[in-house]
Amino acid sequence: RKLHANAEVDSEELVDPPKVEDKIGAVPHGLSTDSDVAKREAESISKRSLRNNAEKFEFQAEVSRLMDIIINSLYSNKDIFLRELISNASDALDKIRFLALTDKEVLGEGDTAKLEIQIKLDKEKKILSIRDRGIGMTKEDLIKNLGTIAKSGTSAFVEKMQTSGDLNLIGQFGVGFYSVYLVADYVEVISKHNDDKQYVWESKADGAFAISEDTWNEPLGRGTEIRLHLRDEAGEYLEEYKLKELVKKYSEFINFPINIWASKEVDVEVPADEDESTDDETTESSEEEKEDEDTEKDEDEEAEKKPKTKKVKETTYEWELLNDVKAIWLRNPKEVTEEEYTKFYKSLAKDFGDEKPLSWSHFTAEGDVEFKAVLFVPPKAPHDLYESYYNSNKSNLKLYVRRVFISDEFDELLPKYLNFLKGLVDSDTLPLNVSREMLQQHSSLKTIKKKLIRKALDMIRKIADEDPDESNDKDKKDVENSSDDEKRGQYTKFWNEFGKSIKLGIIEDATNRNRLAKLLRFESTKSDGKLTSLDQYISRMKSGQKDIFYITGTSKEQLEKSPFLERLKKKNFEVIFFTDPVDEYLMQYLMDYEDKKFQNVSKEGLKLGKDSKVKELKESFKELTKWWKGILASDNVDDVKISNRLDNTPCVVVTSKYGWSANMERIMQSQTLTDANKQAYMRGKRVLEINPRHPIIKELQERVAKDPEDEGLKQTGQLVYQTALMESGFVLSDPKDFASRIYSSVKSSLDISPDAAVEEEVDVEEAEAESETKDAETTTKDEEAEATKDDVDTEPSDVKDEL
Ligand SMILES: Nc1ncnc2c1ncn2[C@@H]1O[C@H](COP(=O)(O)OP(=O)(O)OP(=O)(O)O)[C@@H](O)[C@H]1O
Repeated sequence: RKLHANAEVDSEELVDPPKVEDKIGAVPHGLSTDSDVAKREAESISKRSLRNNAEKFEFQAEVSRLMDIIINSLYSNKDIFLRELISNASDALDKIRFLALTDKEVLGEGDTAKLEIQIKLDKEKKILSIRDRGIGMTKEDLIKNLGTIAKSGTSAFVEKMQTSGDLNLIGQFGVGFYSVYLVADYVEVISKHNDDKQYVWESKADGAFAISEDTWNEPLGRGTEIRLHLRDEAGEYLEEYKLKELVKKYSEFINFPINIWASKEVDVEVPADEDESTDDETTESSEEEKEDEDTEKDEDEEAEKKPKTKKVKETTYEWELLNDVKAIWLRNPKEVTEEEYTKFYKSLAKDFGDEKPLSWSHFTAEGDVEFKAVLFVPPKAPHDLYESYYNSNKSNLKLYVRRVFISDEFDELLPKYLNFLKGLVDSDTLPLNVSREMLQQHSSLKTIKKKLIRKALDMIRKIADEDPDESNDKDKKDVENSSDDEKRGQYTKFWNEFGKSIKLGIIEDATNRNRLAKLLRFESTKSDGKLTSLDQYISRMKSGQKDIFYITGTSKEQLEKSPFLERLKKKNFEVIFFTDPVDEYLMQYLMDYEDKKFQNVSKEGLKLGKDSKVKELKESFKELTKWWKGILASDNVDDVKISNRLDNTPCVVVTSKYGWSANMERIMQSQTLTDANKQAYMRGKRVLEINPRHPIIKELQERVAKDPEDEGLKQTGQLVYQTALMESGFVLSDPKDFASRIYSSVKSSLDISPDAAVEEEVDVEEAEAESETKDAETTTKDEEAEATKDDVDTEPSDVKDEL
């Protein structure tokens, strides 16, 4: 037999000597019995012949890169692989339990029906195995899931690794399985799905994997066993205590029993040899006997009758349960500690960063529809939160019905804008034995959704309420007493991560618009670089101020200099800065708040209290405004009016109330798919507003009175308008025209004649070419050259072109 085995090793090595053979081929230390040797050889023989027949596949390129990164990683926290495997096992168990709701048969019988996870160690072979009785994988699943189809998260994760390198995030990118290569250099995945035979997937992370039908391992019944052939330096994962510690740390909230094949030292009585009758153990027991004098005699008599025994320590193995499977959401919230919620969040969200969730809400809904739920606000937004926001159905809530996991793809549970929340819902009202599709239509889902939204918004508001930085001056005292520094700045953090979601909520959810508006934060002319809220804005409003003022643009720095703010600032009105493109859409939906209307200060309709002189001014500038409107008729300017918003600037261009603002026009122009017709239609009407106190305007007024037909004056009128357009945030449709006007104006200020022409350029290359041609011609055809000398200036280039 040995010879046979060796022959196999040799022939195999010629073809492709994978590392696994080295491992199996190496003479194991401590082999003791013949049967062990036989077993080992049989194993290696069958593996060898099988591997020869195995189908080989290449990993998809991105997956291969990912594996390279992992296998070469210096990342110190290698522990993470275990929680990823347990989490996959738990998902697989959830899947089979769900199928069993409608078809009990799928569970099988006996041990196969036990929904559990088992961990086993083989110190000698350095193998750590994690087995589940979950749904298992068919051959096709193995090929697709473990190597050939890259998930969207793969490249995102590879990219992230190249910059930040935190492997801890792997589970969030949906590529957790590959973390096995942090500790193993060879991995086998043995899997049995109800619809297929048992297969083995194996890979050394060297760009390829192999799949073979499994004819030599113990049949799994159903499920998956992952065998990690550990690297030498990963020996600690062969220690029971280490694995127990890790399961406690990372997998406490897995809803299936996790058992470890644990060793136990037990005392067993074995027949004692006669000559050993005075060893330590018998001495010990005789000492005990002395304690009870009354029974001493009887015991002596009995001992004489019994054969002599001794106690020895023996190692036995048995399954030891490592987790408490009572679901946290079924417990009374008062009895769950903050630490437990944090740990639960981490395992639920696969977010094993250092940060705690920003907030959570654990509640029971009663009435027509009963359910329990735990919701979390994560500390950070996931990398792809707003990518394909409108196209993906990704929800982060897990739905359970009577403790049975149903799905985490139920987008009926929460509206899209709350997709950043993590959590779960467990309902007793929903039916268990119907398909997901039927469940999706169930009327109770609407009620659940409604309640979840309310609770979610309350939970978010709580972050603000508890944040000392958020309070108005008037209630600062109370908060300071609470001295809760941990909560300080939490709402700003929330806002920076998820503010866009709240804005999308205002746009999409009319029912909760006001609640969401309360959560809105922004900077303003009076917020001192911090975030402020609408309530705080209202508390600072001037007496008699009716509207909430805001302005939109690309950055706060740019907006702060805007001419639209001149008089508002001077008169001490607060103006909100909206600088996110989504704000333009937001303000189309948010019309008012607490009976106050919103007013874009770059649009028509701005009222800053009564201005008694308006009528007079209108009258005295009538001639100028009429003249200007006339010369701008071809520029789509609807009117020229006296402005109430300017101080230092001669004029600005404002848009009509319901048309696009200049900022919106810019946003729409930058969108490739915007329809040009719609652009023209939605473009706000433009009104040139003039500052009657500005010297330029006053001068124009005088000159127009003298000679309204003066061409130079008309040019100046155009130029001032175009400058105002630009300063008001519009993109000039004809920058060339604007530039020409500026240069004419520069000419006149430099006293250059408007007709002064640009000097003709003599092209250097042409000049050289000319002289070369001249030389050639002079040397070859002297007389001709002489005759055509005058034409040389123009001809050579023509000649060249023809050639
Ligand atoms: N124990 C298992 N039983 C059945 N299928 C599994 C098992 N482990 C992995 N798989 C399959 O392989 C796929 C890839 O696993 P991987 O861990 O890389 O990603 P994931 O489970 O989708 O995401 P995550 O990393 O967040 O757990 C899984 O989606 C699943 O289909």
